[in-house]
Amino acid sequence: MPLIIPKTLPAYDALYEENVFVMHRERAASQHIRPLEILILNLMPTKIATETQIARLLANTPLQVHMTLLQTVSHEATHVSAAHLEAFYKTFDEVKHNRYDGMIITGAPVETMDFEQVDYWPELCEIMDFSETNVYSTLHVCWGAQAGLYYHYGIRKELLPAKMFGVFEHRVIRPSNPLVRGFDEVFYAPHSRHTAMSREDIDHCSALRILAESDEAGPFLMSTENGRQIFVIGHPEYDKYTLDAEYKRDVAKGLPIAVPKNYYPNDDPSQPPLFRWRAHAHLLYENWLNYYVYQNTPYDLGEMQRVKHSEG
Ligand SMILES: CC(=O)SCCNC(=O)CCNC(=O)[C@H](O)C(C)(C)COP(=O)(O)OP(=O)(O)OC[C@H]1O[C@@H](n2cnc3c(N)ncnc32)[C@H](O)[C@@H]1OP(=O)(O)O
Ligand SMILES: N[C@@H](CCO)C(=O)O
Repeated sequence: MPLIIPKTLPAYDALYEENVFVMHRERAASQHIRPLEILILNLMPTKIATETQIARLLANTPLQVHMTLLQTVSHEATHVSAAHLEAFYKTFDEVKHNRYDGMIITGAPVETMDFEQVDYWPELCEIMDFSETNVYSTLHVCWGAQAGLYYHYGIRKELLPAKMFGVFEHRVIRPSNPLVRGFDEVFYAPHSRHTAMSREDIDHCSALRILAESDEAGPFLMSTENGRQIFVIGHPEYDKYTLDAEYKRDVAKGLPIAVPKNYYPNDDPSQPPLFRWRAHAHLLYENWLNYYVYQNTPYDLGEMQRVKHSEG
């Protein structure tokens, strides 16, 4: 009879750590080490800034990571040069027969449109279907998370009365989950979106677990039990001045925008912002790479199996 240790006991952590150590040692001894293949679908208009933000988070780990940048061909980007895309990005046709240990689907400033109105929606649906067969674990960010929750589970998007904009307190709901290992009980993360996902739909979705949430900003981090679909409703990857740039852009465009909350000291945009979410952004991406991707992905990516959503 295997020893069943309830995941709430500290002994579980010790046993988990010991097993992970043994696994690493055996893998290292057999040199079963290869770079993790991570595909990044970059939907942000500020593509170069987003590439840098994500690369910085993926690089801060002893694991070797090989990043592949993916663009959509059904939308012509206007905020980055065609030469940059040609030089550094793949198209889905170029990668759709490959397999990846992880994929990241970024946010996009299209949240006020219906998903079906977004010109790359059909292509994105193909890529999200690809995540079930050719990717071990997919991390969806902000609008990418809203799109994934809608596509995979039919969870509805709702327009907010005002942009959820600023840096909000979050608390860990499932401390034993490896994705939040090392998190403080209360931590900060930035949000920048005009929409939220139906809490009623989320609570009725048996495949999803809420791992962290905010009283003000709602569910922040959700995952299926096996960690193959992960949803981050927020922008932990943002740099110190990303919200500042969005705020000044929207003011310049005459959009109805309030000062981002809890970001500038005394909410004074003339002061340098407080960068209070960086540590947990690094932890989130490192935990994802270490405990969800590296620990579980098959050494031979050809063994990737399709996971039915009912298995969550
Ligand atoms: C409740 C409210 O007040 S909603 C107020 C308006 N807010 C929104 O619509 C959500 C946030 N979006 C925005 O405000 C604007 O898109 C901004 C300010 C972010 C950027 O505006 P602009 O610089 O003029 O760019 P534009 O709006 O044309 O497109 C920005 C990006 O959105 C995306 N986008 C816009 N329209 C589409 C579309 N039909 N399909 C797919 N992507 C689109 C693209 O990524 C585009 O950048 P890219 O072409 O370089 O890829
Ligand atoms: N909210 C961001 C886009 C990604 O969420 C913006 O206002 O540009």
